[in-house]
Formats: sequence, C-alpha cells, structure tokens
Amino acid sequence: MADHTTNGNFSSPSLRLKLGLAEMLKGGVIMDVMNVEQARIAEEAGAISVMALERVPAMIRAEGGVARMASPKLIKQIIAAVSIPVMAKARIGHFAEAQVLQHLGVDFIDESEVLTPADETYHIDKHAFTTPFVCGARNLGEALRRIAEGAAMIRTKGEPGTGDVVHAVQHMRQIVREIKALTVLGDEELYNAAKVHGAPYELVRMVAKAGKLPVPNFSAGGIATPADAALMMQLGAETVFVGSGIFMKERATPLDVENDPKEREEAVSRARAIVIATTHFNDPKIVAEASESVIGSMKGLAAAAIEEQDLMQTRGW
Ligand SMILES: O=C(CO)[C@H](O)[C@H](O)COP(=O)(O)O
Repeated sequence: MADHTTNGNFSSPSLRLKLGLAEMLKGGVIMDVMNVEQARIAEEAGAISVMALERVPAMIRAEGGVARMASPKLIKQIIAAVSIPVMAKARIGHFAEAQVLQHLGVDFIDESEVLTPADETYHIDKHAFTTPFVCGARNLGEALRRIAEGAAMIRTKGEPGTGDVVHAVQHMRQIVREIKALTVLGDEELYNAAKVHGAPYELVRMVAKAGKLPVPNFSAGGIATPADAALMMQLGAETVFVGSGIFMKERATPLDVENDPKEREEAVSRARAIVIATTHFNDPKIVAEASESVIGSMKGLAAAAIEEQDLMQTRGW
C-alpha cells in the first residue's frame, strides 16, 4: 500500500529519500536536452541534472500537436550517456507514462504542463511511485495541492518556451508573498487560510511555522539568459530549469550541436554562462562576465502577446 502521508508528516523513509535527492539538486541548473550530444554539453557545462524530452517548449509552441513523454529509447540513451541525474516528463494525470518513466530508471519525473495534459481533473497520485516527482505551481495553493499528492519538489511556473521571464517572476513573487503572509497569522486564522488556498490545513500550518515550503522550490519557464537565472535565484528560486534558452536557434529550430562546430560552441557558451550566473547569482561582476561570454541568444516571444488559451502555465489545477 502506498504511503499517503504527506499531509504534515515528512518522516516516512520513502519521502525522506525523495526529498534527499531534491535537496541535492539545489543551487544548480537543470537543462532540457533533446539528444545525447546536448546531454553531454549540459553535463560538461556543469548542469546539476538534465531533463530528457523530444521537443523543448519553444518547439512545442511553434509546431503544435500533442506533446507526450519522450521515447524510452531516447531516455535510455541519455541515462547511459551522462552521470548526472536524469529527469523526464509525464503528461499531467498520465500515470501510465509515469510508470514507464519509473521503470526506465529516471531519477525524477516531471508531471509537466509543458506536455499536453492527459487528465483535466486529476493529477497523478505521486505517493504510488518510488521515483520522486516535481510539479509546477503558480501560487501557494497549487504548490501545496501538488505536495499533498506526493510531489517532492515544486518549480514555480513561468511561461515556457518564450524566453520571457516575466511570468516566472510573477509566480515566484506570488508564492514568496503568500508564504510570508502565512507566517504572521494566528493559529485560529490558519484554518481559514487553508480554505482560501484550497490546500490541506496541516501543510498550511507547516508553511506558516517554517516560513518556507516543506520541499525545495525551484523555478522554470522563460528563463533564457544568465541574468534571468540570477534574477530568479535572488527572488528565491533554489535552482533553475532552463530549456529553450540554451539549445534553440530559431523558435522551431535547435542549434545543430551534432554536426556544426560553431553552433555547438554557441550552445556550450550559453550553457556554461547560465551555470556560472546561477552559482554566483549575487555577484553582478561574475554575472556580467558570464553574460559577455554568451554567443547568440534564443529568439524570444513576449508572453503578453500569447492568447489565454495558448498559455501552458494554466494547465494544472
Ligand atoms: O518544463 C520544464 C521544467 O519542468 C522546462 O524545463 C522548462 O519549463 C523549460 O522552459 P523554457 O523552455 O522556457 O526554459
């Protein structure tokens, strides 16, 4: 029987193991990779983990269609190619994709709004898995609902595939603000706060007492430059996910890192610079030097220009 005890009880051995891995990923960059060569570049540049997927969000956005879990063949190749932890994405609610990913031995499963949702009501029961999960959230209530379902890591959402950091900032600021607001409430007020946030009382109480989420809080979506990474870290992210900003040339075209040495060099420069800026996020001199070393940049898309129904961040409940 799966252990369904997240609500205020973080002492179960399986949950502690999951949280242990999440804690180990703090302070770094998790990079989306679409092939083995990109995974090698990410590892050499100092990424703390890679996310195996077939199309980064910018490509999914440009090409459309149904975005699903990556092929097991690709995931196995990437696991074999690198020594850092490998994550992969399952569609929201698609527990069978998650079962496959667990079977393949990925280190973290991302139940991700970047893929086309499989279920419009239910997220995956993440307690039923031994592999840890990360989920996105735009606000505290969403984060705590995912934690109640068993997520061992939260990443505040941005708008993926845009190269526009504005929504990542908005969501991080919102969650930090909502956490701070809980810390000054009296015990009797926390019951109402739980109702307002649509989250379990025990988790709300834990956050109020600790002044932080009970799992690591990372940031993802729209982070495309070294300065973006430094910004998110200063706003409270404990690690950043970067996808489209590193390996994309045009909106739907990745840099050809396998066959074109110049394009490979461009990707390497971006990957290295983002890692350096994330590590030294409080040092503008180092962030400036890292920014200067970058060759080229992703073509961005203003998040404000995207129609409501085309947003990825609104997927998930
Ligand atoms: O889904 C993700 C994390 O879970 C992606 O890694 C992230 O959202 C990528 O977004 P972008 O391409 O804007 O960097």
